[in-house]
Amino acid sequence: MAQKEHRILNYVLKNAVRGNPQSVVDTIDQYCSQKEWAMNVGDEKGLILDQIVKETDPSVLLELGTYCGYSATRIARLLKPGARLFTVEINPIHAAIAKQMIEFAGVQDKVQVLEGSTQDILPKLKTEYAIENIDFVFIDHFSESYKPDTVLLEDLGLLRKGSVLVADNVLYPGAPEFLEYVRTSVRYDCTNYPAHVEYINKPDALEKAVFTG
Ligand SMILES: C[S@@+](CC[C@H](N)C(=O)[O-])C[C@H]1O[C@@H](n2cnc3c(N)ncnc32)[C@H](O)[C@@H]1O
Ligand SMILES: [Mg+2]
Repeated sequence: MAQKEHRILNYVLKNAVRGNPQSVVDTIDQYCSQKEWAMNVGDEKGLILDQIVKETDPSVLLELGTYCGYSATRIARLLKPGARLFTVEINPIHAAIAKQMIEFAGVQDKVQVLEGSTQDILPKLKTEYAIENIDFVFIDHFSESYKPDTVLLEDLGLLRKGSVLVADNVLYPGAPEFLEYVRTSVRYDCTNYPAHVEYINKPDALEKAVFTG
């Protein structure tokens, strides 16, 4: 039997409008709120994410944790011409689903799925993908990796003054080491955005951390 991620993709292929990223986002939200819960950032936190992306007006974006491509599609629909989102996914099944989702949504020219672990992929961003530095990072993979991957981005020289990091799930399941790190560091200005876990009424939050150089 196909796994949940296949059922999400099939539901989108059947019910969403090809080439319309908003329709893809709405259809995933509909499926995951009514039929099967899934770990997309979701509609409520998604609106906050949208707002921060719009304020940042980024050209080069990085996402840690693609899953089915929900947030990648969500972010891509807001990007200006020429802007590029690189999204890293360790699970080959998730990466394959996300590629089909992104293609169906029609945002494949803006989004590149990089298959592998963040620890392996991040050191290749400058050399293999010609990325100088990153304007916006959405951190949404594995909460224990949030802090080490943030430090890795700094060490690799991928952040510049004003780079915006947004971390999901800082309350649930929680990312205490990451929060402690960015909130006590003089190198970040932090803002917390209270919300709820995707599709359920349980408190969660996004944390924005702006790198000050
Ligand atoms: C919460 S889901 C991402 C949800 C997605 N951002 C969205 O809102 O649509 C987390 C994903 O991160 C992936 N992941 C976990 N650890 C990772 C790592 N170290 N490197 C790359 N991907 C990872 C998991 O396989 C999973 O698909
Ligand atoms: Mg999340």
